[in-house]
Amino acid sequence: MKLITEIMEEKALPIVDKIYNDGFIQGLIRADLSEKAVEHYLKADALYLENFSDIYAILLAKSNDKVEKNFFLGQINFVLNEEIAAHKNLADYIGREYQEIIKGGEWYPSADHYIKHMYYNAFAFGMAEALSAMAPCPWIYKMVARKILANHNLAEDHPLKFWVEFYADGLVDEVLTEYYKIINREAEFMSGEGKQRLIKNFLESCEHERRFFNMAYTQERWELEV
Ligand SMILES: Cc1ncc(CO)c(N)n1
Repeated sequence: MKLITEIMEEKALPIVDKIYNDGFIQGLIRADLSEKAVEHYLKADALYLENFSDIYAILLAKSNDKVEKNFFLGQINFVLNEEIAAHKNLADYIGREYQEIIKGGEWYPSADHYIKHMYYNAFAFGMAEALSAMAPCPWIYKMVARKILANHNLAEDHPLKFWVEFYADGLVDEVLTEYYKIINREAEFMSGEGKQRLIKNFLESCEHERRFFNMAYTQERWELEV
């Protein structure tokens, strides 16, 4: 009997290739990604990661297991304080100060939809539903980064090699192992409908990941001003 998380990853595989072949990642590989695309991505992603750490804090409070709480605590630190290294690589690539770039960001439409998808599941359901919506965050970046390294021999001086290697790093496998332990454990007590929701949450977030990259590539914004 396949684990729910194995079904999730199998069904989501086609979108990894689509993201890899879309403009943002191809531009990153060619190192000709525009300054506007990088600026838009960083403005949106700085807010995305801030909210991702807030959702981890919600799950930390929901958990009654100290090992789980410490996992979420470690992830909050990673997202808030360590992932900034990947952002700074992108900031260096466009030759600007990171803190200056991310000023004045907002939840652009596709990022807004993605963030609310995760919050909705954290507030309206439980930990497994929330983690199923959050798992594509590390998983998609791992899969795309490893595909780039498998298909390209990036030169030592490639300006975005650090970004690719950061997300391809083996540490992400340990993070996903923790996610999947919780998701598969909770799924055992769920109805067919409950299990379907977990899979759908994961697949929807994989599509949100694709939309997020395309949002930055096209500098997507809300049409109407406040
Ligand atoms: C939108 C998004 N997804 C995944 C990651 C990887 O952490 C990120 N930084 N941003």
